[in-house]
Amino acid sequence: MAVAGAGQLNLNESPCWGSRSVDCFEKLEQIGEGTYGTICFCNQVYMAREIKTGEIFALKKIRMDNEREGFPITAIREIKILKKLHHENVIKLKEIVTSQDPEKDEQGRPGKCYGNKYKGGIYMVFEYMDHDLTGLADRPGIRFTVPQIKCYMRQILTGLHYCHVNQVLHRDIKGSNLLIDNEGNLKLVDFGLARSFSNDHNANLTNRVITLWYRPPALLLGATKYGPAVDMWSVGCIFAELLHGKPIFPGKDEPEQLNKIFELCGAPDEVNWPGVSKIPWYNNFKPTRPMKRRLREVFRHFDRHALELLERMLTLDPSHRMCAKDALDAEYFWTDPLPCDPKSLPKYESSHEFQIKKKRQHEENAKRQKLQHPQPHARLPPLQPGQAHTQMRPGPNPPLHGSQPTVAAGPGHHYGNPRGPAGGLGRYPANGTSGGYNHQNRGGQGGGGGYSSGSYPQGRGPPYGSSGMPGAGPRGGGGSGYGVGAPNYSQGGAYGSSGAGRGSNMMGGNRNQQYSWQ
Ligand SMILES: Nc1ncnc2c1ncn2[C@@H]1O[C@H](COP(=O)(O)OP(=O)(O)OP(=O)(O)O)[C@@H](O)[C@H]1O
Repeated sequence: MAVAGAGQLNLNESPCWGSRSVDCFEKLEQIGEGTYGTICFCNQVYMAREIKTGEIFALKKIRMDNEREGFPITAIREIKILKKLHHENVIKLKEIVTSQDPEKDEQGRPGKCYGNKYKGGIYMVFEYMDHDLTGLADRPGIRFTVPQIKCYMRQILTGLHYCHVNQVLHRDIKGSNLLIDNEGNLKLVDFGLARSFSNDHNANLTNRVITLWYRPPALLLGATKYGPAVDMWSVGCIFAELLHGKPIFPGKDEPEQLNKIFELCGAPDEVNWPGVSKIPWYNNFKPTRPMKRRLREVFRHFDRHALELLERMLTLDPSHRMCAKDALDAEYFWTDPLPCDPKSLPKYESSHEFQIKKKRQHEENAKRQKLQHPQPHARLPPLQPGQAHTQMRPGPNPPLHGSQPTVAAGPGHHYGNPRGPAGGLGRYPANGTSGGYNHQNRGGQGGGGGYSSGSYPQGRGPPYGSSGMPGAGPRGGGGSGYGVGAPNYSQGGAYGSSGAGRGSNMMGGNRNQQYSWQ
């Protein structure tokens, strides 16, 4: 693929693209920020109004952080792929606009992308979507119904099936890349890691793709030949998360990620996954103790058809994993309660993961400040000696239906609040018992953490940072790989009812390590 020089757009397909200035839009609010946003203030996403029409769009500013390589290959891929995909469940790229001004941050200071000779900005203009699934699910009081989950899942699978038929792998399916509008339509976004594939799967592709919690075992084991099944694993993780109320594989690093997968899905071997022993890092990460598949036991409270579908999506062997088309034919979608009509879904006030994180940060800062400089409570009388204010809990915010006003975000929501069926304000359907996955059983492995301690592939160094190896670093002492400091495990099992919410640094935390592009 030809790479355009810095500041040039090499998009012959549509010469008028890039001819308009970003000044045709009025930026209203930042709604998203790529992982790189913390390093350099590029790649932000804004809600913006087109001045001429008053129409609302989303503007994604393309990061220009490496001028030597010209226009970023990720952006070229994203634009090229989106230009050929036209489907109601795939985000629509409307046009590209540019700005001539030097990059500035939110406060108007000059940008920190010093290496970038081209000082202007390039923006992708998308149709605007009100929510991302992560942001929506994390709203206080949100509780998805079964028909709603079926409706979202069917749209995810329909969009993905369309991508796969058109030989595009998404390679970053996760909640914050599934956008939902107030008509209940769900669309796949963020094709920055996507690429075309050939059906023979003969090309070598990078395995450093897909956000850790949603990354399939083959990639974690170092496979470089793969196909659509990688996306289907991520969909399986999302599906389980929707039913369970929280992420099911919240690993801190790659070895822990694999361990979590093996503990639920069983250890891979030549019987359940022929050829697995040939995958580059299999010998380094194969469990040293037997681990049987426990999916049905852990999620026994799920509906029978849901469990059946989940089983087939979270199949270790990618060649036996269900494809999107077969998933759409699964009984789950054709038995009562049926998926609801997207239009019948509740309308909520706009919620994006970025905004919720920002709000939470704000609240935490305020709390910290208050602790440092205690002020009299603004709405309560000053405390008398011996008195204590009763802590007010934000009440649930039931979603409103039809044309009623949208729901305002509750004031006190934190990612870390207990969630799920027994965690207070559950956001997913109650599923009876909550799994009872007893992580105590994982211990007692004498420092092994479930992994062999074999050396890394010769000449390459460890595939992952050695400090993250369960049993290898300080955390390995307890033997289970879930040492002190691991989020979510101190209060109960991974699938217990008291787990903390999604760590705010986890969704997409691994995009930074990317990567050589293939
Ligand atoms: N069309 C859109 N409408 C509304 N919000 C959007 C739109 N596109 C993106 N966003 C918001 O911005 C966030 C980041 O967008 P996107 O994933 O495309 O950017 P990115 O830089 O690739 O981010 P990341 O590296 O975190 O995946 C999304 O999670 C979503 O909340």
